[in-house]
Amino acid sequence: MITAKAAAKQYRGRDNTVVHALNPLDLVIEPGDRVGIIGESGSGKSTLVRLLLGLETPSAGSIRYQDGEVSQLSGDRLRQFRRDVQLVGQDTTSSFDPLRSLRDAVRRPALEILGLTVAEADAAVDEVLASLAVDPELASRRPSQVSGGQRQRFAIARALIVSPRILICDESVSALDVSVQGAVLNEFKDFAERSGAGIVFVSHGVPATAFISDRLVVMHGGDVVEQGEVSQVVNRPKHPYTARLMGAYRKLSADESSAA
Ligand SMILES: Nc1ncnc2c1ncn2[C@@H]1O[C@H](COP(=O)(O)OP(=O)(O)OP(=O)(O)O)[C@@H](O)[C@H]1O
Repeated sequence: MITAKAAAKQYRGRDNTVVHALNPLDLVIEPGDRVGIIGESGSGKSTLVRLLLGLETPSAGSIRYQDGEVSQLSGDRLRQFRRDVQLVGQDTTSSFDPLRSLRDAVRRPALEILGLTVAEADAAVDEVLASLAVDPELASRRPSQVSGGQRQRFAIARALIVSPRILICDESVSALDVSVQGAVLNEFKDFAERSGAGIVFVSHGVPATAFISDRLVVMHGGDVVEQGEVSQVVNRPKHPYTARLMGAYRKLSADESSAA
């Protein structure tokens, strides 16, 4: 459904040097896939997300949605893309209008993308909030009047209300405390299982990414250094960078279980 073919992105650095943020990458994402993209800060993950969403144009290669180039979509096909592919980012505070209610934020895509009436959109808001076990009373508040975890659930509701076929989660649990992280990860999983949607889960954290994904793509310095099934990448990494990343993760897991 989304196909990256030799997609690459370069930026001009401060002193006019070329920054190779993403080296040519091939990736196919279908509904039902659960793909984890993992790598340390600066490895190119956010660049890839921006390309997948059509927010930036690749410097080389292509990113296609069905048979059209994502960054060139317009009209009905762009509307369909926005319905099919939704993002839950990390910084939910800045993605909400501080002066409007959370209900208003969740309702908006139902009005603008699905073309529902206000009454229909309100019913859809109530339904999606119930599916995420969110107290509907919170919806009348402004974004600053709820906790970070509650705000993140509204960001998820805003993405899920259009029933996307692919959900892109970019560091979407990283800012939450560990107990809330677990609940939100389960909500992503439930949604994918219920709807058959695909998830692209982008993070620098191994545990959350391994928990939610079937397939891992490991990035380092703008390159995909390894990809494969989660158990293979975690337990039998081939690339030295992956081995270091997974070694640190396994040590942490072992320390946690011996401390418990
Ligand atoms: N607009 C830009 N102009 C110049 N360089 C950029 C730009 N955006 C990203 N870069 C550079 O491209 C590289 C990859 O950045 P990117 O944000 O994709 O990494 P990341 O893995 O998402 O990191 P993080 O986890 O910290 O967000 C970095 O070296 C970054 O400094």
